[in-house]
Amino acid sequence: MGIFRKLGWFFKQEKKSYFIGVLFLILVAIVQLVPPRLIGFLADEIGGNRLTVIILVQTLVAIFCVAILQYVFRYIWRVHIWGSAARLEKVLRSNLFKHFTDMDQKFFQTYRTGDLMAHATNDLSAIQQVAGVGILTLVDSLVTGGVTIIAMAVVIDWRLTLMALIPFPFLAYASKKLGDRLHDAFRDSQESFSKMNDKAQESISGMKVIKTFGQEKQDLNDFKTKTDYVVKMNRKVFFLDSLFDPVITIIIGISYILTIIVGGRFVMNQSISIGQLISFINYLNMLIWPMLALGYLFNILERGSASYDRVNELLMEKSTIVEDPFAIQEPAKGDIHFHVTDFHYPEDEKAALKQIDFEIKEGATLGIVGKTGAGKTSILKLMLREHDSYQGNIIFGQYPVMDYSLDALKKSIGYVPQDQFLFSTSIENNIRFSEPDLSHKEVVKFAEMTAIHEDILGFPEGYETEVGERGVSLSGGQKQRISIARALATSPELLILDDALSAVDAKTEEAILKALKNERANKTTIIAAHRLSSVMHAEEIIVVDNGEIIERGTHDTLLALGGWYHDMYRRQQLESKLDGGEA
Ligand SMILES: Nc1ncnc2c1ncn2[C@@H]1O[C@H](COP(=O)(O)OP(=O)(O)OP(=O)(O)O)[C@@H](O)[C@H]1O
Repeated sequence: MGIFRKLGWFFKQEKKSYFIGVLFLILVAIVQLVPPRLIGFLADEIGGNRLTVIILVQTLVAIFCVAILQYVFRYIWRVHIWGSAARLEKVLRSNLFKHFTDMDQKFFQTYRTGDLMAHATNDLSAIQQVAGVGILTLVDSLVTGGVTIIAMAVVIDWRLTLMALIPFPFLAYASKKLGDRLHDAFRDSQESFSKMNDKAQESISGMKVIKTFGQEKQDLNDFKTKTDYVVKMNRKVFFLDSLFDPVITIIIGISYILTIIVGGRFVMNQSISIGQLISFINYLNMLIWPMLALGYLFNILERGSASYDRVNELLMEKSTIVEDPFAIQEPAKGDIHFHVTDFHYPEDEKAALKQIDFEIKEGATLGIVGKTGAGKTSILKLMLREHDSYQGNIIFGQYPVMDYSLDALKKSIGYVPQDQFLFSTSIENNIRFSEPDLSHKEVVKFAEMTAIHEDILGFPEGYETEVGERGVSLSGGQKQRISIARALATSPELLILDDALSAVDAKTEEAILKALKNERANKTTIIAAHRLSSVMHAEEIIVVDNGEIIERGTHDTLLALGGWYHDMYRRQQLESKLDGGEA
């Protein structure tokens, strides 16, 4: 029953709908008591030889009218209760999705995609069941059950009623015991489902790699192990589930036996009429559903409660990136001062960055180079406020990045990550992703800047060509150029390219860099790259190694220094010559 308390906020919000729904459920419970009594009455009239055509017709008309009333009342409660339950699922789904969009990188590293999807589907529908079927079974078991029992006691005989109800306390006990076990079993089954979902998601995304390495069999076996476990866990749930019905049937069966023995005696000593016994047996029959509903109720509540706890656990996760309530709403603009003395990834003892200092004048370009794993992306992540837990400060324009609202900061920055992601929509929509009002002409302008325009015209439907499964398969270089066009479309004060030109050839790279320089004359750019030709035009280049800056300067001063940059530049030039390139 705790789940009703947990969902109290929602019932309060929907009190009108639930009031009407429950009221009509109660009316159905009362109205449906009439036909059994009328049937009992007819039986007595027949037994007493008093039945006339008029009495028969009147009784049948009354039964028909009651049936119509039940139909109307049922329609009303269904619209109100089912409607509210659907609204609960919508509210929870929106909250959960909003929460996902608010969460930081750590959250998405901790929880895997399949797991989050299982929460957003299975768990939410288990909670929705509480607000729909849960309320129905609660009212049915308490009200229909209660009203029927009262009718049995008042209209027929209270001693017979007491006798018939003797086995019922055992039902409550058995339901509680089974319910507890079901709660645990259901939680385990949901967890195993999450893991299987995760596996399916990962395998489908990584199918190319699986096939390339010939790991289909191993992957299939791994998937089979996970699905077997899901089946095992579900069998446990179904086993416990299936115990509910037999328990109820046995208890009702014992009730029937007691009724026939004791009721038969009452008829013989004329305490009740045969018609009353028939009505009583009908009422007892009507108690089966409320008792079954009681069983389902525990079941639904336990599942709902386990799912609510799982969803709540997610919702309780706090993002480590907290927005200042008085945050600056104006987009950031101006020089950048980056001074970070120490930065560790959460739960990582080793410092990812140490003593990183640089300044970028508004409109200038900074190049960041270094070995893989040196810390280039980490610097960019701090700039983007993906992590706040560093020592030092990063000032963009007049204020530290932490003082801006996240919206304002993100509006000022266009970011092209290493692993680009394009949505399954047209190329045009991908480019205008964060600027939906962009005209086609402007979209073309950004495509031209990133040297992808000609490629797009070559696709079957030009800019309207769908990307992904339902459309064209793009090459790595094409994806990179569309992603840069998407970032440029916001005309950001700061453009960050994280190894975003790695898959384009040297000539195209040069064309893009030239276009960027011309079009973004007064805007700032940070380019992190492995290929030094991407950064050689930058006003300043820093070489990062092991989280520290080991060299800095312009292309020429770094070459003159004769260190890592010099060696790498020579090597890359040689490689390029061997490949037949120019730079
Ligand atoms: N989310 C994370 N949690 C813990 N450690 C991380 C995380 N991301 C990166 N690291 C570690 O921080 C160090 C710097 O990584 P970073 O991605 O900044 O390097 P990089 O220079 O951008 O490398 P690459 O050129 O390969 O992209 C590496 O040792 C990496 O393992």
